[in-house]
Amino acid sequence: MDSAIKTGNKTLENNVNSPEYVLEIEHLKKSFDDKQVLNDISLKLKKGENLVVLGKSGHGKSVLIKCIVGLLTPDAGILKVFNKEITDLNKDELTELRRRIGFLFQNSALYDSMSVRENLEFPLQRQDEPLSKEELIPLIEEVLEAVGLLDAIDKMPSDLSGGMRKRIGLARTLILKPAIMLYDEPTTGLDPITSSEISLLILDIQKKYNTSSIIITHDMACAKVTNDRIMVLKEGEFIAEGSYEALENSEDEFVRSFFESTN
Ligand SMILES: Nc1ncnc2c1ncn2[C@@H]1O[C@H](COP(=O)(O)OP(=O)(O)OP(=O)(O)O)[C@@H](O)[C@H]1O
Repeated sequence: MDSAIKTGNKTLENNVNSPEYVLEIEHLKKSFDDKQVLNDISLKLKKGENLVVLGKSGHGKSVLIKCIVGLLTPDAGILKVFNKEITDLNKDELTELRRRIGFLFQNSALYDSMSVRENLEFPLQRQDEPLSKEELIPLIEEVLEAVGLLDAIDKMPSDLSGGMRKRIGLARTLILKPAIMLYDEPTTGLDPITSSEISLLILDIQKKYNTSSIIITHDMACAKVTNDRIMVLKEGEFIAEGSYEALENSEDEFVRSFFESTN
């Protein structure tokens, strides 16, 4: 394990009450039957930070995300979100926590039978106190403007390109004003130009909404644009942490392999 991470854990133990971190994970483990998927995961996400997690297929990225939002229960370790241990939360608290965490999944999964407007109304109407149509309009317009697609408000998802659907998916997540954003391979399946637009949008969102984000990707162009810091996941453990430039020149072959595949 990278020495910077070890130092990080020590700091974490000393600062468990620090509001500086929105997410603190220590020595997290998760296995299925006899297969250990997360072996020893420690990370801290700072308020307002974009943390890129580089990981290859099958190395535990999705399992990590599911643990963070309480969809999977870790076997061991500490997982604190907004300074609360997730395993201590009751059902209502967990629901409230999930409301404050936004996801952008690989497949934006819009409702095809609903217009863009209706897709954006949907998460707000599922809240305890649904808003009136008049209250919904400015919220919908604000997020559509944030993703640069105000014009698409009355379109159907089938009329949109893959990149536009991704933007609407992001708008639908942002409408609940999440404090933490989890981006699961946000550029997968998009052409390079659209990918680059989505990466820039992730940066815009960070600035506009002051979100703290984990961006899971193996798209190095996306990692380069969006990261404040990068961590590299290998077989359920973080094996390196640092800036894009530092990791690009890493002595570790596995770490370098992410960068080499883009050249
Ligand atoms: N519910 C589950 N039951 C059993 N095994 C699981 C379960 N969820 C994940 N796994 C296993 O854990 C390993 C890591 O899965 P995970 O979905 O986290 O991979 P990933 O890094 O997100 O890969 P990909 O990018 O392909 O989705 C895989 O071998 C998978 O088969």
